[in-house]
Amino acid sequence: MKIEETPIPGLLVLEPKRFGDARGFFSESWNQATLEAAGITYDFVQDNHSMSATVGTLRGLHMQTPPHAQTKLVRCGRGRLFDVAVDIRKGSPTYGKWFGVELSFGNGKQLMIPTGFLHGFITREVDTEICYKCTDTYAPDCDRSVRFDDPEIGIDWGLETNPVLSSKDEAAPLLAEINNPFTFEG
Ligand SMILES: Cc1cn([C@H]2C[C@H](O)[C@@H](COP(=O)(O)OP(=O)(O)O[C@H]3O[C@H](C)C(=O)[C@H](O)[C@H]3O)O2)c(=O)[nH]c1=O
Repeated sequence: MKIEETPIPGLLVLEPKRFGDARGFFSESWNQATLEAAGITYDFVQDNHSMSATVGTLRGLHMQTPPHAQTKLVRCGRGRLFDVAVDIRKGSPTYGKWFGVELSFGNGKQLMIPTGFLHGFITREVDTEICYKCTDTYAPDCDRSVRFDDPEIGIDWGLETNPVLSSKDEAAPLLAEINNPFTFEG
């Protein structure tokens, strides 16, 4: 397992080992003991899996508020996507800073996104599938969205055309307009 820091402390890029042979490969996409040995201790309670048929499908920016805030371990099971996390912990030295990484079936990379971050992605191939583990269950009353193109955040999605969005994401507010419950705890 390779573990890479990012410019935002706590946000990590993981790359599990792949054992290749004539059939293809085998990989432990998640092993709690492996992560705990690296000091990464999260208890995941829900696995999510979504498929986006069209290139340029953008899902986000989303998070759940306490008491159901979620840490997410995100990977791409099929295709290719650009995964983005935004630090929205008030008082954080990297508040408002975003980080993106290409996750794909080919590179096997994963993004570990702690609570206090917005999450979103845009697909770069047709029929792209994202699989991610969460440390809390779905809580619609705690589900929040922020506009993907919020100028205060300034994410470069590499857009060549208008993205495919859900009506919820079309109507999402700006970060400054939401009641943000997250504060930086060092
Ligand atoms: C998130 C979620 C959704 N749903 C239901 C609710 C809706 O009827 C349907 C689609 O939900 P939504 O449009 O919110 O799905 P996405 O736009 O992919 O949202 C997700 O995308 C971003 C990138 C995330 O990180 C979040 O996990 C999540 O917000 O699935 C559930 O039943 N359980 C769930 O955990």
